[in-house]
Amino acid sequence: MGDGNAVNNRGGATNSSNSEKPEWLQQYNLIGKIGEGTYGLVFLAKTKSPANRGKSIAIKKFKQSKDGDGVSPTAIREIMLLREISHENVVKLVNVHINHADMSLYLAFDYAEHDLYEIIRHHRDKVNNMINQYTVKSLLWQLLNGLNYLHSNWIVHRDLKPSNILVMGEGDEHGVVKIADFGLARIYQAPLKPLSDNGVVVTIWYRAPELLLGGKHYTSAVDMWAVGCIFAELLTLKPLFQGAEAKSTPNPFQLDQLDKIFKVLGHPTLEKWPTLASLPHWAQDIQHIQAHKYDNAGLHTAVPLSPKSAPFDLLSKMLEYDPRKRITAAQALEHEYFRLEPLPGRNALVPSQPGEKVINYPTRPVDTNTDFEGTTSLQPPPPMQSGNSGGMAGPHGVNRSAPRPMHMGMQRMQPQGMAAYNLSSQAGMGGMNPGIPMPRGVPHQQQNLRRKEPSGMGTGYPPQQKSRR
Ligand SMILES: Nc1ncnc2c1ncn2[C@@H]1O[C@H](COP(=O)(O)OP(=O)(O)OP(=O)(O)O)[C@@H](O)[C@H]1O
Repeated sequence: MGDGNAVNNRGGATNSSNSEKPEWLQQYNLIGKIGEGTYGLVFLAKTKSPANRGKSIAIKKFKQSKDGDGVSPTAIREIMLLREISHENVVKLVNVHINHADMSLYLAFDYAEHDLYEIIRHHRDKVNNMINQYTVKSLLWQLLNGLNYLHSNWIVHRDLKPSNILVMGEGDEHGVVKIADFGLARIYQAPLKPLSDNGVVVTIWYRAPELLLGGKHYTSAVDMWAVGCIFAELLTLKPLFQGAEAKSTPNPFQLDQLDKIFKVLGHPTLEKWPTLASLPHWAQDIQHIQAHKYDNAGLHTAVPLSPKSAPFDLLSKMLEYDPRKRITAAQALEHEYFRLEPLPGRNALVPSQPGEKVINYPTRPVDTNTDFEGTTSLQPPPPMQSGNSGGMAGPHGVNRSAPRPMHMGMQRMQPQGMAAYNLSSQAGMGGMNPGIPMPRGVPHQQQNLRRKEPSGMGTGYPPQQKSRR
């Protein structure tokens, strides 16, 4: 664990001088906090080692469980297995660190500048236009490609949602999708049981009906349901099934979420889904679930697709009620949709047509005043070491014109800096090969690049408070 697989046994991480930092942390420059999820905080750091100097890393710090029982040996075993996972469309776990002083766990991942939550939000709230067909198809293809790899390795994600689907920023991997947070749900018994209430809302919008009806088995089909919801959201920029979450008990029956699903897809029937009868809430909640009559509005009312089109066919197969009949990731990759123009490509973020405008997605806001303990200080961030900043004056390019509604220290990385950071990190990914679609079923190293990189990226938008991701 950590560099050289040594388990570090020193004190807690701080944002102060090097001598007080645990040894593993000294290999990074901590830049600031970039997010907060159910299980802890996510930080942006840069590596200091000469081989990878300035490479961006996302460090996820896991909270202690409420009983303070630290990281169990089972969790450690699971995490070590995740280090073996390697695929272009799955975010790389580069290091695992345990602070034995407080038994806190830190996972270091390759950093991705964007995620689908932000990309969708940008189209919906900022540029006010749809995501182009090529981008939707490329994002979906890569998501399925990564998921197919995870499922082939018996890893069910369990918590797929737009914020867990990352997209690389500028560099050799620009526009490449990376699935994040895989395998962690099992370790932490999520998504049904967050460790503690930190105000982050656990979304139920992507949860499969068999789980909502009380099913206990997480099969790969639950991920495919989530992919269907995400596919629809990419097409409409709105969550497909936006149920209000019940919070009365630790794991309450989410009736409203089911109601939202049934309103679009109609009532599930035993004829179409024979094992429905064995699901606890179907049997117990006859009054709410079985007695309510739903008119089958139809999926076509919720998405702008012709019911006879290939994307509609694929989407309906992902949103099949019976998990045993739901399309698998491997089958979805073979679907006709991906054989029709525009063909999916490796860089999902390039324009779909020659001459079409490049969309400059905002870079992640960075809260430079929060240290690894999650403590907010008002100290200015430490200066970046020379060579890391790509010519920027500050540590990560302060967007001075942007208001900061979220945290005093929230700042955005400037794109010209990111280009420099990415240079050293993406060796061996091959050169650009515009115009060649991604072949199906070949290892990622052999996949060709499809289009040219856009010529530049602009500045971002001010960060906004997010309660639901
Ligand atoms: N490798 C990474 N590179 C860049 N950003 C990341 C990385 N991993 C996670 N993030 C971002 O950090 C933020 C918090 O992520 P995290 O996974 O902790 O929570 P979440 O996905 O928002 O919610 P939950 O923990 O409930 O699944 C999100 O914006 C996410 O996109």
